[in-house]
Amino acid sequence: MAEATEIRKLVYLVTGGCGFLGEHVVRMLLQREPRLSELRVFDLHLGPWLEELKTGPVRVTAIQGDVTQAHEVAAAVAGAHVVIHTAGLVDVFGRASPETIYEVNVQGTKNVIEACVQTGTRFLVYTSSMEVVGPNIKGHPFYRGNEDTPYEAVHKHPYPCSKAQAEQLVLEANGREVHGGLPLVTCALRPTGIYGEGHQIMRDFYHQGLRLGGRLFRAIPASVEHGRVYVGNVAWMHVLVARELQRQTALLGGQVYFCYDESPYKSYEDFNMEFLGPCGLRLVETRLLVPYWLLMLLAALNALLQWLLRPLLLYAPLLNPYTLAVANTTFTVSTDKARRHFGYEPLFSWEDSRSRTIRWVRAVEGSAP
Ligand SMILES: NC(=O)c1ccc[n+]([C@@H]2O[C@H](COP(=O)([O-])OP(=O)(O)OC[C@H]3O[C@@H](n4cnc5c(N)ncnc54)[C@H](O)[C@@H]3O)[C@@H](O)[C@H]2O)c1
Ligand SMILES: C[C@@H](CO)CCC[C@@H](C)[C@H]1CC[C@H]2[C@@H]3[C@H](O)C=C4C[C@@H](O)CC[C@]4(C)[C@H]3CC[C@]12C
Repeated sequence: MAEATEIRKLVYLVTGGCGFLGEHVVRMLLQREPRLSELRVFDLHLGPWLEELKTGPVRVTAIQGDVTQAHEVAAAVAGAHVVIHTAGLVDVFGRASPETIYEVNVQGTKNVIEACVQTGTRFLVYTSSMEVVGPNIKGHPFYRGNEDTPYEAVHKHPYPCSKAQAEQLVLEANGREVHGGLPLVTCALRPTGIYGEGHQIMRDFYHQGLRLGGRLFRAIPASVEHGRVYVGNVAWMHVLVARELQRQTALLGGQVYFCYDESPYKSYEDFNMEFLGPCGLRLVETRLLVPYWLLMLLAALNALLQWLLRPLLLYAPLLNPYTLAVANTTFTVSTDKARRHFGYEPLFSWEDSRSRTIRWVRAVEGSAP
């Protein structure tokens, strides 16, 4: 017991700690970071599940706050050794305005960096996204690419643009002097499409399938492959990189790492069927019935309707020109940089990731959409 309290001396802050990924990072830190003494969970909306975490050996501090408010961020960061910044506005459906997306993703990240500098926090891990690379607006495939693969990263949509700007700010901040005179050490993790327990889009597809009598309709050719990664492995990568950032500052500082695991390369829809199939849904082949030009027309119509209805209501369907372009462009990652730099191996095999996700979808069954 005395030994355990002796080594527990680190304070971590997880921004966005009540989100889909954030919750997994919080739980993983409590399970796998033995040096943790306090875990601060900062989010705009705090989850009730945080209460049950407060009985363990680590002090869990829930902080309701907004990353766009510099003073709230500085107060939360003060005294923390490590910040894991996962908070972000993930919106490719037109729910939020571009201004709000920039405010949260770019200004929010600036606030986190400045808070580290002012308060003397030295280690910052940023949750970036594969979208800072692509798919680009030209629809170029990125096939089994790694962190050094040349790719024309051109974006127009506010979400990838904001993530790319925020990532750049984080990487440029590496080496900045923080309060106390030591250098800030930063890095960015770029998950591909994350799946697993708590994944809202998977839940939406599941409910849509139930409404359609247990069917989903294939819209994207099966040959278009998407990189996907299990949320538990993404969380584990965050925990590991945060630990190793403190040990190997020169090697890890200023670096980017794709998040990867053993999840198979498949089309977005076929991949989802790995979980939705065992839960009773089937994917109906419609390629001959719905040509791509018709999907583009429907996506454009959705965008028009969204714009027309905006004064009255929020119309934000899954299909729009941007999501169609992303879904229809191959983007897969093949790399071992995280293994080489900080010894990452996936904690969950594909079989584990799959069965955990299926169990979660089954539990979602019957719950309100
Ligand atoms: N879901 C994916 O497939 C995916 C893939 C790559 C990268 N990412 C990145 O991972 C991070 C987490 O994504 P997620 O899928 O868990 O999304 P999420 O929406 O479930 O979680 C984001 C969390 O950030 C919080 N948040 C939003 N605005 C905030 C603000 N102004 N102040 C404080 N907290 C705020 C939200 O309340 C939420 O709890 C994001 O930065 C996202 O860009 C997600
Ligand atoms: C055409 C539809 C018929 O079924 C399918 C539409 C699917 C899209 C809604 C999703 C296809 C690819 C997804 C994105 C991808 O997985 C990576 C992402 C990066 C991350 O940072 C945020 C989420 C997302 C943009 C993700 C969003 C949903 C898709 C566009």
